Amino acid sequence: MGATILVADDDRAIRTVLTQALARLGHEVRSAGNAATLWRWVSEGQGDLVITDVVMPDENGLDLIPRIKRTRPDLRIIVMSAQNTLLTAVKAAERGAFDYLPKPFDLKELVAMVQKALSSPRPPVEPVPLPPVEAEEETLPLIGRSPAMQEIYRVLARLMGTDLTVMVTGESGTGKELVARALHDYGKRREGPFVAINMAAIPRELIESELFGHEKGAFTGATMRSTGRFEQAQGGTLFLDEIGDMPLEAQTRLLRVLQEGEYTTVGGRTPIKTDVRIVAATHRDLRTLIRQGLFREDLFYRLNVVPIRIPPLRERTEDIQALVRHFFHLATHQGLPLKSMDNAAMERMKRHRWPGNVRELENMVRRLAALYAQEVIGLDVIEQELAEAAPASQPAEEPVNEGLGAAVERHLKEYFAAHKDGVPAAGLYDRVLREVERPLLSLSLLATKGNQIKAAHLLGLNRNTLRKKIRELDIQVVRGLK
Ligand SMILES: Nc1ncnc2c1ncn2[C@@H]1O[C@H](COP(=O)(O)OP(=O)(O)OP(=O)(O)O)[C@@H](O)[C@H]1O
Repeated sequence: MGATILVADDDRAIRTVLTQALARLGHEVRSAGNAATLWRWVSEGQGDLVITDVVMPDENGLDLIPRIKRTRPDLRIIVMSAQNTLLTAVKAAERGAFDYLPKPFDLKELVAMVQKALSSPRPPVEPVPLPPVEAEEETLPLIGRSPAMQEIYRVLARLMGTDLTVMVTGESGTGKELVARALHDYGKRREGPFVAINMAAIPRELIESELFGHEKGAFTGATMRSTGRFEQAQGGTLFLDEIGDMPLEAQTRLLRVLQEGEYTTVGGRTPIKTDVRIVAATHRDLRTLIRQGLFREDLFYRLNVVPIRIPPLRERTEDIQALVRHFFHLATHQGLPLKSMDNAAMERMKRHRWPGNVRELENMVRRLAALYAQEVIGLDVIEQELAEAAPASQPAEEPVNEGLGAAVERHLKEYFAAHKDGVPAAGLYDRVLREVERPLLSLSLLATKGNQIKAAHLLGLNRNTLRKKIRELDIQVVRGLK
């Protein structure tokens, strides 16, 4: 049976399109060009569903939502908006809108949303109201209104009232940490701590104690009990950055925490209950790491409950202008004069590949603000800056046709160099061999489709030795894998 749908939008074309599409589905549609008419219908008790625009001549649609919810708590509201920032999406969600649709939208998507709004059961209690977001437009946490970013805002807004685990993927500098922060700052744990830990920045052998803490004497050098990040993040959010770099032993431990909701410190026995929301991020392809036996598949599924992919900047060049304006504006907080960019310069910016993504752009705009006298930056300056920045901003390329020995040597040199006085922690021989053994065994197993007899033959190893190593290195064997 058809429902009555109330539509408010000051754009006649949108009203017509919606009316036709929804009427085709057998619904009755009443449409208005302003908020007052919509409000009159709602207060008269009409309609089974509301679809409203945000900016209307007489009132902001978002301001209408709480009033509608007070008089007709059951009435579902879909908000459409061309004012597509994270705050619009968040405000719509926290005021109780059923869903949020950035304009321009796909009719099919709208129709699906309407069907869902009309058919999904009403929750017995309304979602916990969140404290209102006070932030003003100038302090938006995330800049950019490209369709890709709007989709991200929509997902973020839906996640605000939840504790779901989120996995953010994207190239370096795309804003993964910023997304994690937004999830925390606008979510229900905003009063709690936000604790970040970068797996790539911590020596592998210390990660477990960093995460879970350790007892006095748990290992050489543990002279005092220390709290881990899980404990520090209690009641808040734990951001696990570069999760792809987490050693397998720590992965196993993390998986157990996620499954059981409690952990023990390194060297400790008493289980400690956790109450943290996990947001993980990586710029690496975890599925490839899984295939190589370097990332646990079961952990991946635990973490990947809600995946959010941030596209590289070169795939959303529409955002560049707003980002440039934003970073020029930020520079004024440091006492620098406000600058702008002419059209030719902006077009050139949009053609750049931005391998370092938003971080690269941010650094460049800062330099422009600080180093150049002219108020309006022109093409010549941009050409010069891009030419100078290019070699440094390219990610270090691996030499082509490098032999295995040379590659290992290069990695080891970097490893030694990364330590104070060029001396890494003791136990290096075994650690390095394990690093080499793991991909060797994984790839052999992959090549033999998980057949251990064939893999042992391929490697020239005794079958039992192979089995033992698979266990020791915690390599996952998937039979029949391609
Ligand atoms: N949409 C955005 N709006 C405003 N600033 C942004 C946006 N995206 C990224 N930035 C800025 O770019 C810089 C890099 O962002 P961030 O550290 O979140 O990236 P990341 O993906 O976590 O990087 P990495 O993988 O290297 O850790 C930060 O200074 C951040 O404030």
